[in-house]
Amino acid sequence: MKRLLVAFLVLAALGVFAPDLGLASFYLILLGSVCFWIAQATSWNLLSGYSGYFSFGQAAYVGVGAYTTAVLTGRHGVGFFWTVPLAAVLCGLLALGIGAVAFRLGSLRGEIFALLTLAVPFILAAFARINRSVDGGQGTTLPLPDYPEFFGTFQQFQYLLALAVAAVAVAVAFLVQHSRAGSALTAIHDNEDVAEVLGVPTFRYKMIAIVASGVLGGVAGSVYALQIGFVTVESVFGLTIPLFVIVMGVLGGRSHWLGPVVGAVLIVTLQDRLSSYGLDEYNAIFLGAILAILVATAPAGLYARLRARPWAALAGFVVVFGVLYILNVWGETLDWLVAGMLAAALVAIVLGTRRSSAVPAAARSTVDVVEEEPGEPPAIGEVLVECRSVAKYYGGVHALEDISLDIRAGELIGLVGPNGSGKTTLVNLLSGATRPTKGTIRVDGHDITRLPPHRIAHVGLARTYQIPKPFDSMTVRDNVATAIMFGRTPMSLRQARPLAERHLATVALDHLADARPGRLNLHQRQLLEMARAIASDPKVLLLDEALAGLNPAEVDNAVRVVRRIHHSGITIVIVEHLLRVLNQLATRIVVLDRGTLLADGDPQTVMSDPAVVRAYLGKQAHV
Ligand SMILES: Nc1ncnc2c1ncn2[C@@H]1O[C@H](COP(=O)(O)OP(=O)(O)OP(=O)(O)O)[C@@H](O)[C@H]1O
Repeated sequence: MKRLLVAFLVLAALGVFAPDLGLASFYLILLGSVCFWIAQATSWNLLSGYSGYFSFGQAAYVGVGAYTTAVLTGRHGVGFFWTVPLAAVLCGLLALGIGAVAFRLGSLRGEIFALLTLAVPFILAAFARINRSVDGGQGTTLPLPDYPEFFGTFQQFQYLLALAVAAVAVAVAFLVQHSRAGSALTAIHDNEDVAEVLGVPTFRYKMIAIVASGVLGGVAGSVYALQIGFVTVESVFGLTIPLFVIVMGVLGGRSHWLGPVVGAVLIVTLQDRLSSYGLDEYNAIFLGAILAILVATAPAGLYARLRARPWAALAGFVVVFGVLYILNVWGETLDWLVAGMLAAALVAIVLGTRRSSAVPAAARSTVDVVEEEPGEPPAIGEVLVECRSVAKYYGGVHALEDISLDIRAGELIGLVGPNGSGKTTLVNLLSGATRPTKGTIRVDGHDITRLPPHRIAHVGLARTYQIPKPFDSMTVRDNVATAIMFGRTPMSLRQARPLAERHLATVALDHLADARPGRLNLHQRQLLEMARAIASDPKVLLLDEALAGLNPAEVDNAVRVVRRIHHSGITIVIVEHLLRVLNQLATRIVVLDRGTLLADGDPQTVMSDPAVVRAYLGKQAHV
């Protein structure tokens, strides 16, 4: 943050002392344009980069912001500075509306969300064209605003204003990335359903991101109106704006607050140079080619590559800029700067590619043996989970029918049944992934039947998935830390990280804390699922086929881990087909068959029940 402040002060000084430094007003206009695009790309990235909700609607905020300022100053004589907060409020409300529609309906994700956001600027543009009280499509000229004299010339004033907006946008992106909101949005980006089940209130964080994005986009749009002087529907609601911010965000890198800044600086300056050589019509070809190359070679974006190889990139810049400067046979200073930046980008990409391919894969076949620990299972206590007449229908399919079941504190229940008998459906109902068609579910006295998954997590219920679903862009440690942060005792990432180590040690994954989940084998990924689930401090843990696909040594290891977790006092329900596992672990067995409860009792009695043998054990079980 300090470095950000220093950079801002240096750039502001450049604007204030531009005449003394002999900086031509052309440079101030260019820098103002760079600042506008930094603000827009950063605003877009707050939602789309961090959370993965790809928006094509950035022009809506630019348009509403620009038109608010243009119409009020140009037609109603309102002072410019009054229009900026109004633009912020209007765009904040617009974002609130889009978010409320898109995020309340969980299905509006991916391309459906993108299409919705694409439609919004079209509607607003049509409204501006039709409505004479806006400008009826004629365009609106802005008067020169009154501004304090110490800002100097109008170009200096414009630049300093654009710089201030860009600095605020970048500061907001920095603060979001380094707060709980940043972790929440990254988790949503990687897997929203898992984030919700781990206690992340996903709706709230998406709303925060979209409103922040709207407000910043609108304020920058308002300042943009002043920069262009004449606002038309085409100039502010056009497709160029979303396309440019997307290219800038993707090119620079969407997961870091500086990514869009890198993308905006490179693209705006490159575009300016192409225009200066009369190559405007080749703009799209150059930008498209650069984007295609970068997406193929550096999908995480340019900033990540520059960060990995800062000195080599700097050397590339200095060599190219220096040679062009000394030879002085082509172009001018700005050309040499842009050539230097392209060289730095190229060096970072080429060297970064080599380095990433040299990273050794994690040992994929080893089992990190978990020691058997002496300990006692917890005493069986009060009823923790009560299911009453629970049913779940998918159209005509009765996945579950009239299930009434109590789970007591301290139990380790084996949930078994043939394929399609409703085991996963029951786990989904308990964790809130789906809602029952009929019946009620209570956990620790709370009715959770209609609660969203993150509230169920806070009541004390955690789950794992049959196919592990780690947050791929986070380290193993941060996967677990995220669950702690949004668990029953909220805390910051800094506080959660040391605690995550303890849970990783429980599942013998602590030595892989810094690795990315992509480097783990299946067994390790399943252990990570368990570590992440217990990190949310559950009273009840649901393990959905947590041992599926493991070899015998890995199964034995996983059994020891499950026992450890149980002995720590957590009640467990484990969906499992392996009878030898259930024999070792379960205190009670519940059998489902075609969505109904077939048997429920101690393992010996249930497994010798003729109905169970007929329906399940004789056909399905493995030993
Ligand atoms: N989202 C869904 N839409 C429609 N039908 C579903 C859905 N989810 C589950 N079902 C149906 O509900 C029934 C129970 O499925 P469920 O996955 O709960 O069984 P299961 O016992 O977990 O099976 P398996 O052991 O194969 O995982 C099946 O007939 C399945 O096809």
